[in-house]
Amino acid sequence: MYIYNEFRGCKIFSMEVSQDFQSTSKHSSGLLQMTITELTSYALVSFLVVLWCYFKWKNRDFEKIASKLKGPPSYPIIGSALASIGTHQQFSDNIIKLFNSYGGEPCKVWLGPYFGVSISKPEDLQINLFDENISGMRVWEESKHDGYSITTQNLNPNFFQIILNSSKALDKSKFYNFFKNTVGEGLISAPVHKWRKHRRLIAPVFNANLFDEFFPVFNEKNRFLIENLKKELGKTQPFDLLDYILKINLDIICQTAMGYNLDTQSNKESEFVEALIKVSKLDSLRIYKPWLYPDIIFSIYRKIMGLHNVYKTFHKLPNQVIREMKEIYAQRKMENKNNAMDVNDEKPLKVFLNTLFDLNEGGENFSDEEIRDEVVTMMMSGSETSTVTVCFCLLMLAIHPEIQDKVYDEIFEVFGDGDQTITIEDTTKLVYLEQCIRETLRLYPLVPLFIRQLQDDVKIFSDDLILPKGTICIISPLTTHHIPELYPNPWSYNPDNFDAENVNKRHKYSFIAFSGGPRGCIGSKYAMLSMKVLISTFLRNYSLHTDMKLADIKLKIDVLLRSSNGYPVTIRQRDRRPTYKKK
Ligand code: HEM
Repeated sequence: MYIYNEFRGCKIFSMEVSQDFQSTSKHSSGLLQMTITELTSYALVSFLVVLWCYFKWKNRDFEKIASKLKGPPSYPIIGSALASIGTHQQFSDNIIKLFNSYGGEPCKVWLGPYFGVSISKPEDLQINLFDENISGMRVWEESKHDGYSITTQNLNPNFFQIILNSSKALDKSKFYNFFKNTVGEGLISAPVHKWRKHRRLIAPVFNANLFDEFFPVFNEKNRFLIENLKKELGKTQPFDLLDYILKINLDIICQTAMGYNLDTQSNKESEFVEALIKVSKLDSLRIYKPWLYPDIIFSIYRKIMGLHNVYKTFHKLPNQVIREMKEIYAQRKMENKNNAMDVNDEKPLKVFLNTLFDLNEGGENFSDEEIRDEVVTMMMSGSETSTVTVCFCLLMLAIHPEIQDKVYDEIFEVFGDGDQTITIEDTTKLVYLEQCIRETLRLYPLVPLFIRQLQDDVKIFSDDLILPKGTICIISPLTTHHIPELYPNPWSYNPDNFDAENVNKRHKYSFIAFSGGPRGCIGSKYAMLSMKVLISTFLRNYSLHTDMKLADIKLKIDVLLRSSNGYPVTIRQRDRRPTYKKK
């Protein structure tokens, strides 16, 4: 009877109880207890088995692909999360090792219960035979890098518009919800339907021809920086560049995004800057502490750490500036209507916030919250990114004095020994400096990983794989930029990697520091201009020195890639002679 009823727990239970009641009650209660314990265990095990079967069934398409791919070990529910155990530094080392150990081949990574594939090869990131890159591709093919050439003959162009420029891979995935406390649903984290509308409306603002207007701001803030740096002259003890560069970049982005003079360079205490640094740290912390993923736990953590109101504090200034600027905007509109002929009126700086007001005037319905999200997104995306890139670049020039000399000679060619301010035309002449910035971003891509979730099946070139709808594609510039077939000696600093000849030999998506395709960085041109102004102004005034070697730099990953040991340099007054005149 017991054997027959093996799967009928309830029946067994009643049989046992009735039989044992006829013997001793003590024995019967012991058996009853044991049976309840057993039953609970059976129920639990059955539940887990059902859950496991459901999980396997639901992920059957992913499992099929996973079986064909290499990747780190993974376990039910937690996936490959063991890689994130340890200190922040160990986590960063593991991630860097992980993505570089598969030589750029697609590899599987289970992000908890979610299936992810890392995509690093340029041809998996973008092949579109109909766009302007076809000529670039041919040059690249003809160059036939050893073991790294492809043929176009068997590519179906409709299939292979892949990952970064695929209309089926625009979704940023649930992992970007972590940033919603800070940037809400601004461009960087917006769901696809909202992103499409906002990106179309905002994109024209980032036309490089309009940036001319920002140069007075760039120049004025850089003048402050040069003044502030004077206190480091003559010191033999290195100082960290980060604090100086973060302040100038925050001042520039606040002025050009909101028309607000934050003026942190004058050492003014700012509740907003303090809050910005805290929210940036909090958002980063969440990335490598998986137990903070659930909102409720994150909220409790903030309460315990006394940071419950930090997001509110952070939004206070943008909310207030938006309110004030809205009034000024409306007032100016009224005045312009009344004095349409008054041509002597000083034209206000066309800041990003005013452009959003203009769009609303034209009938677009950005709510106050949406305006705030977009403005804060620009400030967050535009300050730390440029800051850390500039710090890395200046450090590279300090570590490589011969490259610094070459950059300075180019600057001298453009400006001589004068003090004139820099114009947008001048920046186009700083070709070698641009190579140095790009090489810095290649070696240390600021955004080391980003994510796209597939809205449909997408076929990639590698192994002829079809990635199923829902796959989380982890795109890692850190891996792509260190594929030796693309960049020989990938961990050394060589700005010649970005001379015209070498660039033409490579696939366009061999360099993805700014991502690419429709959801690529909207601020890349703005960033390049502001970084060129900052670095050239710095070098016109000071030379950079350090004892640090390239191999000393330890990398740390949170949302961004940083140097764990900072950016320590000393500076000396530049004598404003090109190096060839000194020899
Ligand atoms: C060195 C400087 C910069 C680097 C390396 C950089 C890199 C990137 C990358 C890799 C992405 C894609 C991120 C993802 O898909 O998760 C991105 C997106 C974005 N960046 Fe940048 N960025 C820089 C500067 C800027 C600046 C100065 C601004 C604004 C003024 C800006 C605004 C944005 C925005 C709004 C997005 C989201 C675009 C969208 O989804 O449509 N970035 N950036």
